[in-house]
Amino acid sequence: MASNFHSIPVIDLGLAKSPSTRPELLKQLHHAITCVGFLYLSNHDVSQNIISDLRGALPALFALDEATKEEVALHNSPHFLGYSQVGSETTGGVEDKREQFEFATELPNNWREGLPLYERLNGPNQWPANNAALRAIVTRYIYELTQLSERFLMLVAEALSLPAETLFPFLSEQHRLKLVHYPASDPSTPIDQGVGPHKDSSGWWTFLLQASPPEVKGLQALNKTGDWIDVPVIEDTFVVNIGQAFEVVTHGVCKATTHRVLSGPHERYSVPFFQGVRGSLTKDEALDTLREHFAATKDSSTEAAEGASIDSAFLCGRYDTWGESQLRTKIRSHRDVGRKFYADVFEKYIHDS
Ligand SMILES: O=C(O)CCC(=O)C(=O)O
Ligand SMILES: [Fe+2]
Repeated sequence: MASNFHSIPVIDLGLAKSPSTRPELLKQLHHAITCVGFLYLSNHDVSQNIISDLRGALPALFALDEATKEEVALHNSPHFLGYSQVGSETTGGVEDKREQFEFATELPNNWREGLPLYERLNGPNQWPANNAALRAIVTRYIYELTQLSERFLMLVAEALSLPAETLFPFLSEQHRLKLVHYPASDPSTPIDQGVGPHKDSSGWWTFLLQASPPEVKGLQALNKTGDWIDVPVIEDTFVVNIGQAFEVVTHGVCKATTHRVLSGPHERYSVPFFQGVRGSLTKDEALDTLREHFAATKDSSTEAAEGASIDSAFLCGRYDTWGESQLRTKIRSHRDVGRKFYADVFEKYIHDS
């Protein structure tokens, strides 16, 4: 049975390099992914230059005037890529107090009538005009994080006593990246919902850069007894956590831990990278592929009630494919885009819970 947690472990990727330290790394990683579902990655080898370029670009990007942001608005994009303003997204039915630019691995829009609707999530980015530097930084960052996430996945497989490549066939070619700004909360409502309690539904694993100084708090993870555990900034690390599809494939041995962001007196920047899951993955395939491997270790522990009530369509098996579950989540979070581009399924996805 998985034990509880009261802090988030730090995993030093540098330990992977030597045969004498690798077993210790795998032991720590096993604990982190089976008992916590959240970890920090240090010594990750992503270049400091690209990280500081990205951090440096955020304040000016979010300071652009509303008209310029509107030119790349997410509501123009059937792929849910672009800018969304504070209040346009809801989690658990409550407005999130954050604005964000969403990007992804650059792909053409190949969707046409007859193909599964979720294929339409793939498509080109909307890049702010006259900002070639941002495009270069984001493109390079997505590339570097794709590499890191694949390297990490091999270690996860090893920690779970699986062949190194086992977890790759579940990946999609599209990974998503959000640049997020949480404005400082209003003194009259000192603590706001930055983003409400959720389990990540955009990817296989999430790699988060907390891009504000350490005194800026906000991110919290829910432990098994229902306490919110702070996930403070640790410089030069990424916060890594498990997505819903990974929980299904591991039969709950690795859980998608519920988390949230509280807005406080300081503005906050963060950059989550969501390693993409193949849209055609069905719940049956997800469960069958590693069923025997995980049968022996299957976890029967219960999570805190607040986490168990989180909406998670793929976990519940409400829709057959990962792609459809993801499209449903996107439409529910960004209803303006749903109404505009997915009118035929809009009502079904909004009212199915
Ligand atoms: O901003 C953060 O620290 C976390 C954001 C998050 O959990 C998400 O966008 O899924
Ligand atoms: Fe999240």
